[in-house]
Amino acid sequence: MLRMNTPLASKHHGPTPAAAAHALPAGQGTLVARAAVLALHDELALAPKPGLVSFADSGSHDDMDAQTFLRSLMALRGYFGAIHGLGAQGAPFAALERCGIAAEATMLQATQGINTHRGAIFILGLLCAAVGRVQAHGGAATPEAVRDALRATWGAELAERAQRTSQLPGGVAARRWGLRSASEEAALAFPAVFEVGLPAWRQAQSAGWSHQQVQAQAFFALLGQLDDCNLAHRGGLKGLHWARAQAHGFLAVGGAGAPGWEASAWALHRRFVARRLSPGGCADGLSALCFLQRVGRIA
Ligand SMILES: CC(C)(COP(=O)(O)OP(=O)(O)OC[C@H]1O[C@@H](n2cnc3c(N)ncnc32)[C@H](O[C@H]2O[C@H](COP(=O)(O)OP(=O)(O)OP(=O)(O)O)[C@@H](O)[C@H]2O)[C@@H]1O)[C@@H](O)C(=O)NCCC(=O)NCCS
Ligand SMILES: Nc1ncnc2[nH]cnc12
Repeated sequence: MLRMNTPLASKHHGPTPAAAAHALPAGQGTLVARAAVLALHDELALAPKPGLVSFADSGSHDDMDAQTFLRSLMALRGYFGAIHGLGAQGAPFAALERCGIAAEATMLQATQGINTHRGAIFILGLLCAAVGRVQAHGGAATPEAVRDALRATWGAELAERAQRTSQLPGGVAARRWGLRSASEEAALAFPAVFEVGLPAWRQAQSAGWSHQQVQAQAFFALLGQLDDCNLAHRGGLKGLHWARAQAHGFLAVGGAGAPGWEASAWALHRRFVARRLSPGGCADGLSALCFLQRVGRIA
């Protein structure tokens, strides 16, 4: 069941690590890690995607391209398997965080210091852990079950973490303009992903749209709503509001279901690049949706 913006509240709980680990079928972690890596690839491959890197071009970025992202996502495979295992054991958030910090170091080594996937390490890492938790209890990893497990297992710790003062660019931008930071999104169990992106994805899918259209529609829905701190970091509040207005305009005339939508989205891409705007938080939200879709197919 989806709840509107309910803060995560319950305390860390669950079976003992050993008992939960036994409940997981062999190879489950490998499948989930593969789903996470493929989801990062899905996100990279989607084009047009305003301001962002794809195989077509580097968008608003002059320090990275699709090859940088490929190196990064390949390097993260071990991380996703490891955090899934920790999740299955019901490990405390501090253990997940250590695993995430090590993954950031792995990413930076693979990209020679470029931040490709810091946000994705956080959101996809938490989702892998939540999937592990669901599977350890013998459940199916539906989006609703994954969200509930995230809330129930690490809710209180994520809410506590969101109180810390971040010195990273996104956290600084969130504080300066009163936006909801990545950490706050996590403390609410990612409402933009589950309450905005997921319904848009499902609606487009039921309408029989192509996979590219479904992904693009979900991406633009996120762009219209998420407090994307990368947009604010680069373009201030004005940049964030401008980007949102472009998304609303695109969706109002039929979104990715309208005739000629691709040409409109490419035109928007060029306008984002001219302003050097990059919605990195929305890119991470799209990866999360691609992951949920892929992981839902694993028995
Ligand atoms: C837990 C963190 C994610 C906390 O992040 P914080 O908010 O403190 O600051 P940032 O790391 O700067 O920003 C968060 C990243 O999350 C994405 N994001 C932005 N807005 C949101 C949002 N509202 N909700 C969810 N996610 C959001 C975004 O990531 C993507 O963009 C990055 C690329 O940006 P780019 O502009 O190219 O690169 P920069 O070098 O940052 O700037 P330029 O100079 O080039 O302009 C890319 O990473 C995408 O994934 C935000 O970047 C986490 O970062 C954190 O706390 N890390 C510390 C270590 C840790 O604890 N890690 C383990 C956690 S389990
Ligand atoms: N494709 C992409 N381009 C730029 N920043 C990103 N952050 C995550 N994915 C991204």
